[in-house]
Amino acid sequence: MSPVLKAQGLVHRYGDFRLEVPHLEVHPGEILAVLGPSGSGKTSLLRLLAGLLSPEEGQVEGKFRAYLPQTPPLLRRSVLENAAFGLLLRGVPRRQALARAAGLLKRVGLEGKARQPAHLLSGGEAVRLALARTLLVEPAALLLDEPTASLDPANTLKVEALLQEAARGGRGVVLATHDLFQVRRLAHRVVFLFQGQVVEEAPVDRFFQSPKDSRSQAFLEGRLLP
Ligand SMILES: Nc1ncnc2c1ncn2[C@@H]1O[C@H](COP(=O)(O)OP(=O)(O)OP(=O)(O)O)[C@@H](O)[C@H]1O
Repeated sequence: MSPVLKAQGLVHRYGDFRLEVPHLEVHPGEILAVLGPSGSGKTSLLRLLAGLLSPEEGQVEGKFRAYLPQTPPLLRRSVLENAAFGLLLRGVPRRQALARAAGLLKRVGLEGKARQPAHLLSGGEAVRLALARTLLVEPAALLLDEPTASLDPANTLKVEALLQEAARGGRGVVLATHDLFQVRRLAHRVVFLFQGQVVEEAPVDRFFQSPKDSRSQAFLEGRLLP
């Protein structure tokens, strides 16, 4: 099956910081976790993969990609209007867009809040809304930056279930996270970054059971400093 996302020879610099990703592919149905200490380049990589940041070298090829920042921006409109926003932007007739958005709000457990202003949502609800809005436009690849960083365990599990469902539906999911338990629960494969370099890329079980690089091992044991 052809990848939903393919990056080759990526180089991006911020002053002294250099991010280098020689090769990366994400396949339909796959959840790829991007791990690394703070400042290792996870957000920058996601933004490059999403096409929001232009690499100095290399290229990213991919089908329709959607990026979800850690704190997704919401419009000062109702929850339902926010959910429907992507569809309305794409010219879907209003009535149809709102009906589809209402259906997805139900799936993310927000149907009771549809008429409420979105800015009144809790952090967990806001992430679920942003995810609903993104899923509605049916991206081939979802790029998520620490989507559950500020969520309680119940909301975390809800978001994880949505991501698994998205992957089962054939999307490729790239997830930057500091939550190693989450990686074990969700990911099929891991890319481990350190100081902008891909130190290790491995199937999730292999990465946790026998990391090949001493820096991966130190990271998993909480001994690696940025
Ligand atoms: N717009 C920017 N301008 C200058 N430097 C930047 C910019 N964005 C990121 N950086 C630097 O690039 C490096 C990687 O940052 P990035 O946010 O990608 O790391 P990260 O792994 O996502 O970190 P964290 O886990 O803390 O979110 C850091 O040294 C950061 O200071």
